[in-house]
Amino acid sequence: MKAIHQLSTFQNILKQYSQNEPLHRFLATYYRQNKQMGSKDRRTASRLIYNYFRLGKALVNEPIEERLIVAEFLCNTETNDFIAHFKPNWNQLVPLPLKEKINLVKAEYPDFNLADVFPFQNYISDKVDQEAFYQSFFIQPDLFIRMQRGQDNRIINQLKVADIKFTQVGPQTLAFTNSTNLDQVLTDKGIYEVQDLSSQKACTYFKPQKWDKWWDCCAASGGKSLYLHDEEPTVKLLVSDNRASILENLKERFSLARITNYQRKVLDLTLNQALFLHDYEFDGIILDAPCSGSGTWGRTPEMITQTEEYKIKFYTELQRKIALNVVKYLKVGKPLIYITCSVFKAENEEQVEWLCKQFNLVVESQELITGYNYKADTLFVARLIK
Ligand SMILES: C[S@@+](CC[C@H](N)C(=O)[O-])C[C@H]1O[C@@H](n2cnc3c(N)ncnc32)[C@H](O)[C@@H]1O
Repeated sequence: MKAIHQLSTFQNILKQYSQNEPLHRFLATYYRQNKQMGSKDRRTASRLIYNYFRLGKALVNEPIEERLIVAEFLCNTETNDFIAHFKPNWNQLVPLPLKEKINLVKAEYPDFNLADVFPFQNYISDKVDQEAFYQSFFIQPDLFIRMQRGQDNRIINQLKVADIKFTQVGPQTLAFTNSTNLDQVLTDKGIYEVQDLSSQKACTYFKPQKWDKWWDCCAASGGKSLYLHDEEPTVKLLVSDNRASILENLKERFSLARITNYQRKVLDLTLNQALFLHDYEFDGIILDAPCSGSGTWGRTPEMITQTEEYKIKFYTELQRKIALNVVKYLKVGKPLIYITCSVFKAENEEQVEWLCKQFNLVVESQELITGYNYKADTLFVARLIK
């Protein structure tokens, strides 16, 4: 009975979700409007709908309910009521390694093709191990935090006292399962930041010098700038974005981290901003560009089916327009840090080629940070010298 009820809630959510907003936002509204759902019901409903989207475009010709059962089988590592009810012969097999489970699915559904999970094969960077990448969609990414320098012992002690499970994956970095709620345990918000492990790795390319002037030109809520400041607090920072609301979030995060000495400005960088920027010159520019986000779809699997191919071209053009209004403010001999959270070569390697030609930059280093091997996002970073 329970499983039938879970299925009908899932069907209801899928029917109501118009797919033009992030799934997590839709679910928050849905749960507010369906107060009769307890926390366990909400957890199950979220699991089912997220797992369903994790299947991407695999088995698109099968009925929704069958696809959901396949998704549940592939995405879970422990048996559950839902699979036990709808597919009892698979229930005991749920803990098997993913590769074996994929073979079992193929045996029952000959049309199952792992590559259909991610329908953009032709666009993927050559550096991506496609099989590992597709398989990673069935595994929920971890939650990562970056501990402010000097605060690691304090944070780790608080977590141990509260009996929260974590893995230390770097001197400043801890990993948690995605459902971990840190808010009630780590109450001093300024001493750590939620930041994906690959994003933290990308930040190691900054290498700022004391008293440098840096510009984080697409700063959003400041994830990269917070890292930069933690690494070199003497850096003079300009942060900008075209969204005023997101810069308000940045302001709050900076204030929690007790960073007050910086400049913040709303700038649309598809436009020439010489009026404001004419006398600026930077020792480093972070261009964490608006992009398809395809390296982060393990966290937002609804995007796999919602994204259309024309969007890739849209983003590459936007990235170029922004670069044209940014690179001129970089001092000669200094780095442009170009970052995307995309796995597409048009946004990454090909964009680096274009940037080098257009602005006479030299590639010091570039890397596709393949987070799918360690339950993290996949990001691209290049350090380009003017
Ligand atoms: C990938 S996000 C940046 C993430 C951020 N650096 C961080 O670490 O949290 C890209 C940002 O570019 C901004 N953006 C998009 N179009 C822009 C434009 N025309 N001018 C300036 N910023 C833009 C978006 O608002 C978004 O916040």
